Amino acid sequence: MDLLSPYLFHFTIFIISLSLVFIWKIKSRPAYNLPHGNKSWPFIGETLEFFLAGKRGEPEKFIDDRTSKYSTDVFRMSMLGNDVAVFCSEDANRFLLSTANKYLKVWLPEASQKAIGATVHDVEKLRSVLPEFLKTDALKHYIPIMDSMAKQHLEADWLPNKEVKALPLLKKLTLALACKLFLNVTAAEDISRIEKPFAALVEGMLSIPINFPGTAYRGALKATKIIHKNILSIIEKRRRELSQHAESVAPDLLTRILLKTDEDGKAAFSEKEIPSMIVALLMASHDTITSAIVFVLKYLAENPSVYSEVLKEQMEIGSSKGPGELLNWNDVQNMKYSWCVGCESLRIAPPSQGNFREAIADFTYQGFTIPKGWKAYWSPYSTHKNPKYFKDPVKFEPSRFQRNPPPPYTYVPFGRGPHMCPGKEFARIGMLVFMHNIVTKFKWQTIIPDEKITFTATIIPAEGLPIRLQPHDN
Ligand code: HEM
Repeated sequence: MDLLSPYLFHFTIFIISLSLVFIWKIKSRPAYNLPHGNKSWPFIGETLEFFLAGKRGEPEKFIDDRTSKYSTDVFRMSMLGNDVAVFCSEDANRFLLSTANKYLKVWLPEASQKAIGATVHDVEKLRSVLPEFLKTDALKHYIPIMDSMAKQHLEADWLPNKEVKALPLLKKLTLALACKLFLNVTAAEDISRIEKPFAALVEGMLSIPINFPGTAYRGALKATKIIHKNILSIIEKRRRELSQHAESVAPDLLTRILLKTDEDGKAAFSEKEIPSMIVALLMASHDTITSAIVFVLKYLAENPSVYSEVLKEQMEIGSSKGPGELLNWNDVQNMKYSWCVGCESLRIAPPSQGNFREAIADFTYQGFTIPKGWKAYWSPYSTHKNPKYFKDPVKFEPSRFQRNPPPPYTYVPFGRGPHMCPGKEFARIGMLVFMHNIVTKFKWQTIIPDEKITFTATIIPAEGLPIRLQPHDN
């Protein structure tokens, strides 16, 4: 450590100087006044400031302060030298999300694409195979599997009358589920070979992109290589099984990807593309569901009357089952109040902080011109806690979802329009099946009152939500 200290010191100075130069460069630019737009852009600072506001748990405050200061719902920010137009309102969401194909395409920072080892094209390819895997008939088939895995995990890891940390336990469960349902991988040692590097990837993919020994970004690059290697060995094994006894191989997502052909009958995806598509899928699905469930647990602990309503609904469903009978599609469809709880939790703590687009042509929105090449950013935080759309917005009130649905484009935890999350229904059943199992087995209290909330790739309780579980038969 002593040997490293001078290097760390110089490295820190280097990073601080680099950031100051960026901020100075961007702040000293003149406001844009492009020929076909008639308004100059309010500049609200580095995107980094927005992410830091997220780290402090107040991204919506960052947006609200600027919306009221400038009386506009679109701003200019910069992200390490890229111009970013930030869209913040029902109208702005409608414009950005529904016109995505005409003026905008999905964009991810180059450094994040490198860290994940997957490009936006890999996500497009993934999208082309997902509908088959996520259609209602397929989802019906996943429910009993999710149910039995939730039961096993609760039995093994969620110890009664002890303090447990919900976040890491949920991560373990959702990764095991993803490995089972996407890859048909169930062996604990195979899953653990992905688990550790995957955590390093999530930590490093949104860090300052400096490929230097010891940085989180370097850690992510290394982790991706390890994950790709492990996925390649799973692919090799699957190819062998397909060549020996194709008829008995599970038709999971990986098998479908391997067997998909183009119009000429050739394999649709190359050996290099497939691990990238799988990593993109894990990135899109794993941490988001984990975050969604951990906040449901937090809000149920903090709102005993809501917990009682959920318990009543879930006990009714449970008592209609025979011994050992697993949940099915009808059961999940009957979890109506529980889904209002899920929706309210996704409103207050949406797992995705938003997403980027890139302008593929010049366009004008409310007098502001967004030139080709600029990036655009939308975030659920710009509407989810706005009292204009949600009365008493900080109050956890699931019954608001039993009344009129929120106005379109104000409630967007899964986005909307052509790039809306294709995993929405998968996420819904995953959340409800877990809710059923934990609520019918335990009640619980949070250990840290007002635990700080922070942001990594998703929103999480900073200490991992320690809780104490009490079985109902106590
Ligand atoms: C609670 C869990 C989840 C949340 C909150 C969530 C949220 C989102 C959001 C906000 C987007 C971006 C939409 C946009 O930019 O317009 C997205 C995209 C995506 N999600 Fe999810 N997601 C979840 C779970 C899943 C699951 C389980 C899967 C797969 C099984 C999945 C696969 C994807 C994919 C492939 C995309 C990219 C779509 C595209 O660019 O066309 N997500 N998700």
